[in-house]
Amino acid sequence: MKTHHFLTALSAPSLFKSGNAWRFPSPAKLNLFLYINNKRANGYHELQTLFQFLDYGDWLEISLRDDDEIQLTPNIPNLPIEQNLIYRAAKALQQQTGCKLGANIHLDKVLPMGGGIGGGSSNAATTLVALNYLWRTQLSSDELAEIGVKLGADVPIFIHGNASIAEGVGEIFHDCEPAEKWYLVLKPNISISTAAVFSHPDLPRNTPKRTVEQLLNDEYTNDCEKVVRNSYPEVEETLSWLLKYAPSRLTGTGACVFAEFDDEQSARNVFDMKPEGISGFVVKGCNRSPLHQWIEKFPDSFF
Ligand SMILES: C[C@@](CO)(OP(=O)(O)O)[C@H](O)COP(=O)(O)OP(=O)(O)OC[C@H]1O[C@@H](n2ccc(N)nc2=O)[C@H](O)[C@@H]1O
Ligand SMILES: Nc1ncnc2c1ncn2[C@@H]1O[C@H](COP(=O)(O)OP(=O)(O)O)[C@@H](O)[C@H]1O
Repeated sequence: MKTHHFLTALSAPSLFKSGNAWRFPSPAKLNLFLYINNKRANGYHELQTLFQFLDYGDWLEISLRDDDEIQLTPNIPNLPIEQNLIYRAAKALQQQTGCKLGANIHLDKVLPMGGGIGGGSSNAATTLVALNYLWRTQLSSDELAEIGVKLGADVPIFIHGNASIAEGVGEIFHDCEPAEKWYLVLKPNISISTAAVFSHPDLPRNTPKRTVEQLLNDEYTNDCEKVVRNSYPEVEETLSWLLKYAPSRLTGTGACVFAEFDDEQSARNVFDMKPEGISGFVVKGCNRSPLHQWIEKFPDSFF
């Protein structure tokens, strides 16, 4: 059984290993809300954002090597291996720990890139967590997150593994338990650069900071949404269409948008009507990352 919905696979533990290769999920995330509180002197923006994981994503299949080579297959078009976050994460872990082992890594990719659902960051986090286990390098999850944050702002949340409100530039986490809704996620046919959105002159940058309790009880919105809707007609069209059926928002800096539902069937009914040429998937939110649910079933401890 091969599925990119991980929690179904969790009931078949034989999937932990296939031949010599260990298998690890690399889930997506949504930003259920995202507020920009401030712009720091170094150009980075201070955020308050609610991360929840999705029961959907890529698989990494990893086998060990006796030499220190990192092999990655298949090639992602237009992305040299040295720039792939999986390769960079593996190299950074070797460098940090002095480990002399290597790995052959196969990436089974389904998550759209540049979509605001964190695929690249999640791949990096899964690589760090999995190799730290397979190489027995024994770093703590905080030490892994320290390596991860240098690769991308969202890597630490995927190592942390609990739905959280992140603050600062994403380094402070407050665990929380938002409703685990069903989502229809749609990807308009464009890729959006995070840097381009953060440098847009019309972006609101001074939303007042709120307490965790206030944030969870107020309406959820995304401060990037207006600028992205105005700049990318594809996002505007897709979001306007979704809003006819359910409460819907942008995730991260886009391009993906999501609508929320109380049950799977309602999400599937709207999925079945989606405009042609727009890809998407129906998925459940998870407050515990599927990666962590997966490794908790392994016989020995990961961190
Ligand atoms: C804002 C989020 C929310 O999840 O957007 P998405 O990427 O998921 O859409 C992420 O934290 C993004 O993470 P990531 O995509 O890794 O961003 P980075 O590579 O660290 O930063 C890309 C660029 O965006 C800007 N940037 C990013 C994060 C931040 N808090 N303030 C910023 O100003 C900076 O100009 C930076 O050079
Ligand atoms: N393993 C990887 N998977 C996806 N993207 C990667 C990977 N390694 C590097 N990247 C680069 O990171 C960029 C952002 O990827 P991703 O995390 O999927 O999007 P986002 O941050 O918008 O959610 C991609 O456009 C790609 O250039």
